Amino acid sequence: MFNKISIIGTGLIGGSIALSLKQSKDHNFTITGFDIDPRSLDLAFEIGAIDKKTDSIEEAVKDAEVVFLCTPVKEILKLIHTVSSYARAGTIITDVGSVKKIVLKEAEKIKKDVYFIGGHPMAGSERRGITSADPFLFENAVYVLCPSFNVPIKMVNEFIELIKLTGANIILLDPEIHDRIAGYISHLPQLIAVLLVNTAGSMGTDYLSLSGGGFKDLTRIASSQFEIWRDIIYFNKEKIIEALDNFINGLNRYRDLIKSDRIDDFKSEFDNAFKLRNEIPSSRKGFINVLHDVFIMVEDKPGVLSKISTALYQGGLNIKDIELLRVREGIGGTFRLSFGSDKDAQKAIEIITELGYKVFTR
Ligand SMILES: NC(=O)c1ccc[n+]([C@@H]2O[C@H](COP(=O)([O-])OP(=O)(O)OC[C@H]3O[C@@H](n4cnc5c(N)ncnc54)[C@H](O)[C@@H]3O)[C@@H](O)[C@H]2O)c1
Ligand SMILES: O=C(O)C(=O)C[C@]1(C(=O)O)C=C[C@@H](O)C=C1
Repeated sequence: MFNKISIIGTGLIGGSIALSLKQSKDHNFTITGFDIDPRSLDLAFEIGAIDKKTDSIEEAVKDAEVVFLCTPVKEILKLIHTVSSYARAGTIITDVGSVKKIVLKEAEKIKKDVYFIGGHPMAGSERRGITSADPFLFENAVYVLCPSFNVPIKMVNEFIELIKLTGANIILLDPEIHDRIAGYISHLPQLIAVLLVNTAGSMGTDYLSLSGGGFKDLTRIASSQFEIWRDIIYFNKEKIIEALDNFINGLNRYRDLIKSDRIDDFKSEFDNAFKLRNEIPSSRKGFINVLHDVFIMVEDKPGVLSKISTALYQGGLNIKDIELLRVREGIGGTFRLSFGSDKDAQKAIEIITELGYKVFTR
């Protein structure tokens, strides 16, 4: 296993990777950080995400075994060259950029004695920066890897073992296929969220305060920062346009159905969406390693979750993933708790029911 890790760009994703590796019990990584923003670097050091901070890329990477490029995509394309020129032979350079084809194409140009493995953790946040970094961000998330052709299998496997320490599930994908999938499941939804908020907001901002869970569920990511998305949209232009065209066709079809009073024709649309949505294994952050979900309706009172998690812990159960699905202030909300087996999920239902909460499975 590697020991010397460098993180270039100690923001949300770089900081989260560093924190998750740092909390690994069986390894003692030495993590060096570099960031063009000294405040980000200082904070990464203060919270213990990195062991060393440096103000030169050469210094940051010269002894590293693995270098993570965690900056906006346009910067990644430049850093691939700077970093590979300073890295010693055998170093693995990886990135976390949300598009992969352009990155892998750029990586083809670097010297042959360093190895590039493109990466994309399919988990994140609408927030930016080290202050939002989270050691559990990648727990149960899918982490896509796109190794360059020259990387020996043994090295890919060693790198996979490193990434697994973040709690993520690894999937190897061709960069072009990755970009098409990301175009539909991440980049299109981002644009839709932005347009949806702006469309509804055009009625007057006061009206948005009436929005319920549906609008909020659909639009959390509308609060994302443009600085990261500018590069994603630019570098995945083709696939995003394909996804947008499909979506626009769908919207026009829906509009025609409503206009011509063919409301019942929506039934098959709803049925199909219900089926597809439920097929996303509810391990959520990812779509592999199915987990077993239990949904709990709780009142909006302090300590409810700790009461439930304590009872589950005392019952010997390990919660693999947890998500607050809906919350209405003053009333309460629904939590999804995921377990590693159906047996554990059934036991959890018993325990939670005994506590007096309403539990259901899907
Ligand atoms: N935010 C998400 O949800 C998410 C999820 C998966 C992948 N990604 C990808 O991760 C990358 C980073 O995104 P983020 O959300 O962590 O952004 P961020 O703004 O939180 O962090 C980026 C950091 O990179 C630093 N930086 C910028 N240019 C630099 C350079 N030339 N050299 C060194 N440091 C530099 C910034 O100062 C900042 O601290 C992006 O490529 C994005 O596509 C983001
Ligand atoms: O905000 C979140 O929850 C995200 O996971 C963000 C999200 C996504 O679309 O899924 C956004 C872009 C990244 O490349 C990966 C993750």
